[in-house]
Amino acid sequence: MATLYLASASPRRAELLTQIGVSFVVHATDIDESALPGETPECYVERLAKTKAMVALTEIDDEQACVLGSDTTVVLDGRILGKPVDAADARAMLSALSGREHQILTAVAVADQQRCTVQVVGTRVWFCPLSQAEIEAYWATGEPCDKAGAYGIQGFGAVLVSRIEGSYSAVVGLPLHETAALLADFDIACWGRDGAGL
Ligand SMILES: Cc1cn([C@H]2C[C@H](O)[C@@H](COP(=O)(O)OP(=O)(O)OP(=O)(O)O)O2)c(=O)[nH]c1=O
Repeated sequence: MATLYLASASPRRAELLTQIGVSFVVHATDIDESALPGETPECYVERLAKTKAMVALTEIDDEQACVLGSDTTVVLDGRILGKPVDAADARAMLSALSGREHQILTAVAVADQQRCTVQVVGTRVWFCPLSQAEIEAYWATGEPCDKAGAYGIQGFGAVLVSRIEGSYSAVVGLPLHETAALLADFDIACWGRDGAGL
């Protein structure tokens, strides 16, 4: 079986892959995550996931390598909310998300020397109304700074989320159902399965 490389510095993605029993080696990439002019959020996350996988593939000295790249972004009124650049940016994002529904888009790309397959998963998330004091208190936890949309549903941020529709694991960083199917197509097994699919 080929070695799977995870093209990600995100501890969440490593934890999620480990959760489903997939063995992998981390090979993080450093790419420019700016959106292109006029690029839709779907095209943006798909491009970033593919780029992370393809850049890692060119860096890894292993002909048999299989690489997984992923990207998660928050979309509000068609606008991409990435990771906050500072406290003011995080406060603005959390105020914009307060009391409203937004979408999480997570793309997963799996590639080897022959092909690259990518899937985008959308999840709807509803926030409860947040007061300025709650936003300040949440910022002070330190949790928002490295997360798209300035929150983490898997942490203290769970308190802010009143409802979700779709894939919880996709919000955290990797849609596990879809990821397992993509990996199976590349003969990468999870929890001891032989790669024959679900
Ligand atoms: C909305 C949300 C995002 N996030 C995280 C997932 C991603 O790690 C991050 C979005 O940034 P990404 O650019 O997708 O990922 P990353 O920079 O952490 O790692 P890499 O590019 O190396 O793969 O936000 C949460 O952990 N919980 C959440 O609820």
